[in-house]
Amino acid sequence: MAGKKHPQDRQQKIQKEQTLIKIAVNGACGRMGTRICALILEDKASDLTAALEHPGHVSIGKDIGLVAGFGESGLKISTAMENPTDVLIDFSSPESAVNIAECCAKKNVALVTGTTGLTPLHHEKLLEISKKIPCLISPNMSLGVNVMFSVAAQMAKMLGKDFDIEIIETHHRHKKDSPSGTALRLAEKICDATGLDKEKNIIYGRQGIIGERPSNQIGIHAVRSGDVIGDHTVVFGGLGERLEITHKAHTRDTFARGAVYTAKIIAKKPPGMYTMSDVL
Ligand SMILES: NC(=O)c1ccc[n+]([C@@H]2O[C@H](COP(=O)([O-])OP(=O)(O)OC[C@H]3O[C@@H](n4cnc5c(N)ncnc54)[C@H](O)[C@@H]3O)[C@@H](O)[C@H]2O)c1
Ligand SMILES: O=C(O)C1=N[C@H](C(=O)O)CCC1
Repeated sequence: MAGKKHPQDRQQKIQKEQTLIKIAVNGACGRMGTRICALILEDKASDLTAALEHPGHVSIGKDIGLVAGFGESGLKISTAMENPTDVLIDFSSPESAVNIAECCAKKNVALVTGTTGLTPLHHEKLLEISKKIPCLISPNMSLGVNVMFSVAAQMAKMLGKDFDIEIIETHHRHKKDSPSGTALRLAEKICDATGLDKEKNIIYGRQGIIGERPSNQIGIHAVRSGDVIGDHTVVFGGLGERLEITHKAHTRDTFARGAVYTAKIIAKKPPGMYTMSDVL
């Protein structure tokens, strides 16, 4: 009986391993990275193949499951992708995002990056890399914000020139880039919908005797405060009325779940540049 059972078990194991999506994480010990690693370790449909950090990180060599609060996982935090991998999720820094993308292209691993603060040059490099592997870049992996991108653009178009558009974002004190990638994307979406110029019509804060507000302007304002996970408001100010649309993230797991969901889809796509609207 045992002899008969074992090959069947092995077969089931092989089948399971073949269907599991193999996911690596770059920036594994960060606020986002730890939650993404924990979600993958909990997930029966995916396998965590690498937990990557920069060479100087204090946790190199430690068990990622223990660092991420999941419990022992048997996978050590490292600096290089060594196990076979289908897709890598990156939440690190702009320079690291481009470096790991180059590494993904060499190893034919799909890429999902949520890293913000990317410059036009970083975007150019990632676009070039997307000719070799599927790449998804998104400043916000939550469903709510991705709906907000479309709704805010539609509102701007419908309300027209008589409404002043201001974007206010609030994030935790540790955030390094400003304004948030999401606020920038909201402004870009509104520009695309209204014909405003992304270079000329977006301003960042105000100070001094700057004169009256012109109508063809989008103001972006960054607030840094305590442990706020991520709030975005677009204010449409008219005469005698004001319309506001707000998104508030209650937990980083919203972004982490979005990233894992997205990775599973992107892993199976042909090379190219993708956005959240391609997968939601
Ligand atoms: N797209 C989204 O939904 C979303 C959500 C939250 C945060 N973010 C963005 O994700 C990024 C990370 O945010 P966070 O709050 O987790 O930051 P964090 O500082 O807590 O984590 C970043 C991690 O990346 C690691 N890192 C830095 N350089 C590295 C390298 N060369 N190789 C490997 N790892 C490296 C750091 O050691 C750190 O552990 C930021 O750009 C942030 O704006 C995006
Ligand atoms: O915590 C952060 O950093 C976040 N950054 C994203 C951005 O820059 O848009 C949004 C989610 C939280």
